[in-house]
Amino acid sequence: MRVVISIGGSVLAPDLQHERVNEHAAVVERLDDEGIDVGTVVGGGGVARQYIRAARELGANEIQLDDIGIAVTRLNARLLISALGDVAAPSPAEDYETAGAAMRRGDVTVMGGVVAGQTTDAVAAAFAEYVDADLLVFATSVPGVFSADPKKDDTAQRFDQITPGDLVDVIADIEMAAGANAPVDLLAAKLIERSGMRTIVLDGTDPERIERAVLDGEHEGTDIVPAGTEDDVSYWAR
Ligand SMILES: Nc1ncnc2c1ncn2[C@@H]1O[C@H](COP(=O)(O)OP(=O)(O)OP(=O)(O)O)[C@@H](O)[C@H]1O
Ligand SMILES: O=c1ccn([C@@H]2O[C@H](COP(=O)(O)O)[C@@H](O)[C@H]2O)c(=O)[nH]1
Repeated sequence: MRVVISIGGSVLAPDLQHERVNEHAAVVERLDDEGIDVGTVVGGGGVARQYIRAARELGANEIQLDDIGIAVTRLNARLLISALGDVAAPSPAEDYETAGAAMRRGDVTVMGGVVAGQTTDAVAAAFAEYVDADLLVFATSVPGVFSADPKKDDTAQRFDQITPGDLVDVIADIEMAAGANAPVDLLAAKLIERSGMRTIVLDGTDPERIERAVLDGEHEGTDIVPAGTEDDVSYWAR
């Protein structure tokens, strides 16, 4: 089984506590011990947003801000690599070919951002498509995809399941500026739509939830399922 896990910077290291990074690394190592090929993609979180905010005030444009964001995602990726030690490739892969080759060698791969104009959600979706992953997990700071931003709207409802097309409608109005907050970005949603890969968005603040979702298929987040497959037994058996 091949799994790609997108770990938001805000769930990996919200305040740069090494204990939390270690807990995420322990989950990745246990999945690796189970014989699962694991690829991880690490986001920038609050630290990236702080840098982006400061550089925006200093006059940097959006592409320059994205590049700053990418730099922070790669720093966070190095935190996870530090905790993973020998099971991980020694530096964050900067393209899918390098990451895929490391996965084929049996290393846990750790990526950050790759190119301006997107987020690490798109990196995770593209890498998952590149390696024909069986499962893509977005471990984020909210318990799934909601009808509106749950941090701003008390009436927002969580979707148990959503099609990629409906997901695009939900997130279409979220700004695309550097450092924007979205459970999954637009490009990632479109990549999930075209690949039809099995995808879960869940609250990753407790990393054991990621482990349960991968090993037992149990989670309380949102399944992103191709239209028409909601009740298709063969889809859910993959
Ligand atoms: N419809 C929605 N459903 C769920 N979350 C939403 C929605 N609209 C906006 N959000 C916001 O999306 C964000 C998703 O979490 P988060 O900011 O942790 O991003 P991430 O992709 O996990 O990566 P990182 O932490 O690295 O930025 C939350 O801040 C949440 O408030
Ligand atoms: O491929 C990428 C990845 C990231 N960025 C920029 O970095 C920030 C932080 O990444 P998150 O995944 O949101 O944590 C993102 O908002 C982009 O500005 C990028 O440009 N390209």
